[in-house]
Amino acid sequence: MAQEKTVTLRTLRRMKKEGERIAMVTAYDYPSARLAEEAGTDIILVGDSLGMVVLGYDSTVPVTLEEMLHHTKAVTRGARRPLVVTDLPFLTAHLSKDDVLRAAGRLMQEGGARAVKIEGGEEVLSAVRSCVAAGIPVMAHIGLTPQSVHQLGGYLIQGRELESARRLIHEAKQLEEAGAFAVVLECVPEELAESIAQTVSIPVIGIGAGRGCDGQVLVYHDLLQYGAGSSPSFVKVFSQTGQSALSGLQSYVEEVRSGAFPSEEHVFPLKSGVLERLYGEGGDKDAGG
Ligand SMILES: Nc1nc(=O)c2c([nH]1)NC[C@@H]1CN(c3ccc(C(=O)N[C@@H](CCC(=O)O)C(=O)O)cc3)CN21
Ligand SMILES: CC(C)C(=O)C(=O)O
Ligand SMILES: [Mg+2]
Repeated sequence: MAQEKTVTLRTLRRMKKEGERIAMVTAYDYPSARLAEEAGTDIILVGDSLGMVVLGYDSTVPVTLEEMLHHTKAVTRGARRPLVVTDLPFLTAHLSKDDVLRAAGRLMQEGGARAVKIEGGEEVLSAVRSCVAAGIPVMAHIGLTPQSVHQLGGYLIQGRELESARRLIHEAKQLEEAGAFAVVLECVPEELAESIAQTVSIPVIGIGAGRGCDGQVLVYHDLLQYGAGSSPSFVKVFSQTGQSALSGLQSYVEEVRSGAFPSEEHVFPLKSGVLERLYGEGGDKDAGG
């Protein structure tokens, strides 16, 4: 059910404190944002997964700031209550402070986003601090960071070993200290995610990170099984949207071919008598009027 009040950083802080789980979903356009809002979603992420599920790239690396802006505008026109967060695209958080602020600033001023998400730990702390100091709320993202897929060697579970688990806990704490208002934990073992959620006081939003997180996020096209191809194994499919769209399209094609569509209720009749006068009255069909 949709609630009225706008979701803010304070709302999220209160939800964590009161043990109320946060529901976050990606959206990339106006209709999906409308539906996500109506379903009562707390946070909408304009994720750079856009590149893979909507634009057909084979990773999130090629996604540009202009593309993120274009889709952020569509989403913010469709959603009022949820907090809209947009991913900073590949490389952006590693540019100069000025360039980071310019990019994040455009997503907020032109796009209407109310926060940005930045992938990475230690190496993005200064970008996080710069944004926060400038009044740009930052959601952090650690664990499996898809923009580093070529560095990581695939979309692999992170934090399974002692050393990498320790590093993730440390990074979560550092990001909280740098001022991030929440952190996405992607593809890490459940016990580690739970312990991080208990360690930091900001909300931990999990994706493939188990049941101990303060909230969950999934890609829109994954949870609705809407033409995203094969989805990661942590995805639960909540509706067969692609199947339903396909059978609708098949029926349409069939009815166009058979002539069953359009039928009487889908056509506009001429005013009575006009047809007769068009070609009648002595055959002066070029007379006009
Ligand atoms: N449709 C879609 N859903 C996503 O969640 C998503 C994207 N695209 N694109 C950007 C990133 C890439 N993501 C991915 C992609 C694949 C796996 C995956 O297949 N993981 C394996 C685990 C591999 C291992 O065992 O280490 C899995 O079985 O889920 C995980 C996250 C998450 N993001
Ligand atoms: C999967 C989520 C966390 C994301 O970053 C995206 O959709 O781009
Ligand atoms: Mg992303």
